[in-house]
Amino acid sequence: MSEGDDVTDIERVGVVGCGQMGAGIAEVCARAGLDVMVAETTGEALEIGRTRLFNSLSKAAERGKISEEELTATQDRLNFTTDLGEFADRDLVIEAVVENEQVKTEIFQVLDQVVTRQDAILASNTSSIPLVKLAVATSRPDQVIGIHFFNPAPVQKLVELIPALTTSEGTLSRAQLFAEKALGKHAIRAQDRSGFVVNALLIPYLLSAIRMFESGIASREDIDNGMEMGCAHPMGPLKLSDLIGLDTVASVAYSMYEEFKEPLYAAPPLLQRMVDAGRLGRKTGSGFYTYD
Ligand SMILES: CC(=O)CC(=O)SCCNC(=O)CCNC(=O)[C@H](O)C(C)(C)COP(=O)(O)OP(=O)(O)OC[C@H]1O[C@@H](n2cnc3c(N)ncnc32)[C@H](O)[C@@H]1OP(=O)(O)O
Repeated sequence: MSEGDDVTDIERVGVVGCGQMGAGIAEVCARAGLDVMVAETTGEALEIGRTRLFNSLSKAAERGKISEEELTATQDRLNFTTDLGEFADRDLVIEAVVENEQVKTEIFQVLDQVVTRQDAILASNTSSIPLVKLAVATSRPDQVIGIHFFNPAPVQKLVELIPALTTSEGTLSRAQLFAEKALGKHAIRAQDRSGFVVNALLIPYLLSAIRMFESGIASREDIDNGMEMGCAHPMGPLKLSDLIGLDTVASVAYSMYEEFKEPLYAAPPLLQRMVDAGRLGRKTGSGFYTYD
């Protein structure tokens, strides 16, 4: 390694989507001192996202994790737009929209048109959609990679790096430097197989807990207490499903089932019914539990 090889060259980041994950990723990047541009589809969605992000920053300040000066400086590093055209000068764009292949593909096609920097990295926070499909939707498949964060992004130390078959070694090492040096995360690498490392292990466990609840073997509280108190998990599987979002759990399970056709990845009917009912967990105020 020559001198400077361990310094990230990424200073301007774009985040597409300001939902739960997008807002968390934007917060992590802005707190790391990077210039961040966040995009949403409508002014209303942008306002909701901005409020979510600024509330989270204010909480961090209240808890003494950042000073009042850092709060102001971090807010100043965050810019918001409904126009992806403003991503022209970004060194790295992280797409963090719904787990829907068509929606993500269309965003990658647009990013390919609007991001003018020749060496920009186009990344997806997808949990399960094949990165190669997003890569080949662009004219620069060597610069597309998965950078997968965990919820809540400001808290969880891990990111998964997922190169597609087309991703260059240079893109992978720049993404790793970004994750580790700029953000201070721990990066693990996984092949482009649905679920990568963490969800390949986590999703079957969450689905098993939902099946257990659905079949009446135990109450939701006893299932969650079982794993919290029996195995020292920070939250039980039903609470965790509510945190991730039941629509996301179902979408990831669907992609994994499509890929492997293994029954352990098949979403139980109760999960699908709850998604159909709009009970998506914390973000809608009700899932396995209800929230204020
Ligand atoms: C589906 C996918 O593709 C990938 C995924 O995301 S899988 C999901 C991965 N996430 C998990 O497994 C979450 C497991 N749960 C946890 O880690 C913890 O329960 C939790 C961090 C969510 C909450 O922890 P807790 O101890 O119950 O609550 P709380 O005391 O409020 O928070 C603990 C710390 O996290 C911080 N925190 C909690 N939620 C936060 C948020 N949304 N944003 C920023 N910080 C947050 C708190 O400020 C607190 O920090 P300090 O201890 O430094 O003060």
